[in-house]
Amino acid sequence: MLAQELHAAKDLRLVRRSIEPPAEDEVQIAMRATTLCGSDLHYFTHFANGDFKIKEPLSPGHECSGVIVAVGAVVEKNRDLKVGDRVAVEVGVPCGDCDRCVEGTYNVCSKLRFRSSATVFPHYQGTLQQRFNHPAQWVHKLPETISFAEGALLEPLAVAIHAVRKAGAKKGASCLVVGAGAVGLLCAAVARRFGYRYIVLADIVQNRLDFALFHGFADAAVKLPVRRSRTTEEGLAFAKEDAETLSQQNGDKAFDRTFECTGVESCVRTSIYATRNGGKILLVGMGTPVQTLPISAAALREVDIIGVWRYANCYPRGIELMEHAGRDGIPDLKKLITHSFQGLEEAGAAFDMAAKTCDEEGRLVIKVVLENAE
Ligand SMILES: NC(=O)c1ccc[n+]([C@@H]2O[C@H](COP(=O)([O-])OP(=O)(O)OC[C@H]3O[C@@H](n4cnc5c(N)ncnc54)[C@H](O)[C@@H]3O)[C@@H](O)[C@H]2O)c1
Ligand SMILES: OC[C@H](O)C(O)[C@@H](O)CO
Repeated sequence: MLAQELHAAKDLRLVRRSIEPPAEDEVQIAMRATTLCGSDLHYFTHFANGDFKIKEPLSPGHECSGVIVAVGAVVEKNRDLKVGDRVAVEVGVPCGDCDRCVEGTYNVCSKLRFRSSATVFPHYQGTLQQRFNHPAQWVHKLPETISFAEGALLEPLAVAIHAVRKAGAKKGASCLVVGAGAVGLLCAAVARRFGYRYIVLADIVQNRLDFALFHGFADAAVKLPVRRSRTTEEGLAFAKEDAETLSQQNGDKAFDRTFECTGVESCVRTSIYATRNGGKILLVGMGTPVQTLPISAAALREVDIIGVWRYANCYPRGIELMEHAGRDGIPDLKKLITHSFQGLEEAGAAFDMAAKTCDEEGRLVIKVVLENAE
């Protein structure tokens, strides 16, 4: 079978691989759709994602759906999954034995293997393959009403659900979402579904904000200036100023919850100042690993800064949400898939598109999907 493999930065090769039949607790999946994520793009462009460097050829892709084409003996006996089922793939496979797995927070299992990520070695190959075997426990049946592309989008949606669950706000809360990329927009959509009253989005790119407002992802949008500070003091002053501008959109009040979805240091600073006393900040974005932050402006006002790492037990809720997208107060999530490429051989072109803010015709690029018929 065919697979896309990264051998160096921008050196993507279509290779042939052999595939074994699935083990007794596995299913074999024919990949139908993979949406590309910023981390895939980082690996494609730099052969690394922050501190994680690729050590051997790696197939990118971890936002994936497909069709079951073979099942292992135990799976066959249990009859939960069968050949022909359409499924979304939860691509992180935890150890199942450690304390974190037992308590259900398997997303922070230290032995978790995550497809397409160079965090573990040997790497766990990503989903830009015609077929792959995966533990049956970590696939989720898709209803007919959810397309393969939407099925792939369940992965970043799971991140957003996890973040909003951790935020634990009461109905009627206000929230700020910094960063109107796919993850920020999904956080806004989930926040809306979970009963937030007022959602403000911030970004430095106007057309992302226009898109968000047009499709009902937010109640208000603020274009932040691109800040270049020469000193920490100046950077903190900018952050206070930006926080004030943002609070003006919330009746001059700081926000109950802030979802930081850029990872950019200046945005984390702004998030601290923009969150009310006793509020919470969810750090979803992954940016510079070491940052200079006004920590006492958080601690002395009991603003909790909460880490968010992937998701645990979020796919079932994601499927429910996806089924209602476009109605019941949930924005139409499939609008996030702005560009589609057909066939594994188009992966390079798909990555080139994912690297752009707008395509040649000036249309916004948010999520790029690579679909594969066989
Ligand atoms: N914690 C997790 O488990 C997890 C999972 C998935 C993604 N992520 C991270 O979430 C972040 C968002 O992912 P995405 O796919 O939406 O990325 P993206 O690149 O599509 O979106 C980022 C957005 O932030 C905006 N932005 C950049 N600099 C800004 C600034 N200074 N001020 C305001 N806005 C700014 C960009 O214009 C863009 O719209 C990334 O850092 C990604 O690595 C984290
Ligand atoms: O949703 C999962 C994330 O996209 C990945 O963990 C990635 O961003 C980090 O390698």
